[in-house]
Order: sequence, then C-alpha cells, then structure tokens
Amino acid sequence: LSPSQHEQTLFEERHLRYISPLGKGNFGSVELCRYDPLGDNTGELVAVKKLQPNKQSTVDDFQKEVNMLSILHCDYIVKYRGVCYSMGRLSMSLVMEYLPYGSLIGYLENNQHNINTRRMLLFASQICKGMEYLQTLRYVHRDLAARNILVASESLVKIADFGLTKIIPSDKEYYRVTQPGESPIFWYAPESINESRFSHKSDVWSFGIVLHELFFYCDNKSNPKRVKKKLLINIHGPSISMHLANILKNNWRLPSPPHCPPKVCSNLMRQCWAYNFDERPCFSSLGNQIETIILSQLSLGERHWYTLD
Ligand SMILES: CCCn1cc(-c2nc(Nc3ccc(C(=O)NC)cc3)nc3[nH]ccc23)cn1
Repeated sequence: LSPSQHEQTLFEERHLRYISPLGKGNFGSVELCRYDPLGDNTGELVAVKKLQPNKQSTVDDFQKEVNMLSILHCDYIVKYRGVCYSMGRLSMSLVMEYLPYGSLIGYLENNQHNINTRRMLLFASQICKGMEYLQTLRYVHRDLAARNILVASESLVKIADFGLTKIIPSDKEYYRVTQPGESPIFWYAPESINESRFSHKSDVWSFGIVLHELFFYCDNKSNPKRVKKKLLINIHGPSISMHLANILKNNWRLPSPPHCPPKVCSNLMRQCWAYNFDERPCFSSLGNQIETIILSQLSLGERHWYTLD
C-alpha cells in the first residue's frame, strides 16, 4: 500500500447501497448511496463517483483526482470520505460527503425568488476562499464553473469535481496541457484557448464567468432554460475557439446580467476578464472586494438591499 492509502477510509462494496444518480463529472458519474454496514437503513448517505471505464489514461487521472481530494481540508471544498474497491481491486470509486441541495445552477433556478444579491455575494466569497486554499497548494482547478459548485446548505456552497485539476510545477507559474480537454471553452481564459496555458489567473477568469452565471441564473426575468442552452453550448472545434479568442482580443465580453449590481458586473467581472492574465486580481483580493461590497450594503440597512435587488 502506498503511504497515502493508509489514511484512506475503505468502504466495503457489499455495504454500499445504490439509491439514485446525482450527476456527471469529469471522467465519471456520481451516485447517491447509503453506506449501511448494519443493514438497517441507519447508515449515512454518501456521494460515490464511479470512473466511466474508457481509456487507460483516465484510470491514472482518476487515481490522481482521488489522491488530490484526499488531502484537501477546507470548508468550501467537498469533503473526501474514502474509496471503495470492487471487482477485487480492479475498479475503484471515490466516496465523498453528500451535499443535499445539489448543483448551484439547479439551486439558483429553483430558488430564484428568494435568493437575494447578498446571498449570491456570500456564495461568491466562499468560492473565492475555496480557490484561495487550492492556490496555496499550487492546484489549478481548470474547470471552475457553476455546474461544478455544490450547495451544502442555504448559506454554504462547495467546490467539487477535481477531475481536470493540475498541480503547477514549483519552477513555473502555469501548467500547459498537451491535449486540450473536454470542458467547454466558454469558461476558458484567452491564454487557455490559444496556448492551453492554465494558471491561478486562468482560474480567476473562470471565476468571473461563475459570477456571471450566479447573477444570470437567479434572474427570474430571463428564461434560464433558454439562457442555459445558450451559455452551456459546448463550443468545440478550432474555428469556434478561434472566433471566441478573436472577439475576446477585440474586448468583447459577456453582457452584464440584468439586475446585476454595477459594482459586481462592471467592476469585479471586468477585473477577472482582463485580457492579460497578470492584470487580473488574485483570489484573496477578489474575496476582500466581495466582502467589502457585502459590508457596504449591510451598513446601508435592509432597505438598500431591497432596492439593489
Ligand atoms: C459536480 C459535477 C459532478 N457531480 C457531483 C455531484 C454531487 N452531488 C451531490 N448532491 C446532490 C446532487 C444533485 C441533487 C439533485 O437534486 N439533482 C436534481 C441533489 C444532491 N453531493 C455530492 N457530493 C460530492 C459530489 C456530489 C453531482 N454531480
């Protein structure tokens, strides 16, 4: 056993009872299971990510994802619980804490009426803190998007799905990917589109897109279904990515979502979408700016928030 496997909690497959599907991540699908060794339904609910067996490379990537998640300890990152080997250690599943409210996108769409700007800024600051923590470990997420943010409670969200996460080598400030991945380039920074270059600053660009999604999905005026189709088109192929890279170069950016407070849209998002990555803020600065906006609104009392909404 490798040293890291000694700390891993082992879940025995025979006690892992399948309940329902939860979603699809990179390299695999996630299912709701109950780990019920006593067999009396008193066991706890867990989220189990199974590897979709296709290419050998994904088995190694999956093992890396498991090892990476197992050493992350942060309130704003989905908790690792352990692994479950089946078919005599031939296949492995990742066992994580179950977050009852599901993905952020679904949550926003189903709770549009009672999510106010303050709550979305709270969620944004939590994502920032999670990303700040990842950065201390030199992790680049590479797939920061609302679909990969999970809701733990009415006032807590967590970053999930580390399938594309890479560790930046200590002698460099970025990670260059050889084969461009599957994730839609809509969330990619220009340097990621053009040179497959990923860094903490390209994660900051993606965070700007997540801010846009936050304020777009909860806007009950816009029909999220239509918007979702438009936003989530998996734009692939060199021509489309070239087109996107060109309009970004010519300073086109996503239009501000309706009813988005100017400080957030024209300011925070624009900072994240600076063409040159070294002009983008770091996650700690973004976190402080978001906290300042939250506090400045609070000091103006509830009334102001109402009008802001
Ligand atoms: C991020 C992409 C991969 N992925 C991870 C998960 C996941 N989901 C949940 N809970 C969840 C999900 C969906 C719903 C729902 O009602 N749906 C209509 C309710 C609760 N807990 C999780 N813990 C760790 C991963 C994980 C789902 N997809």
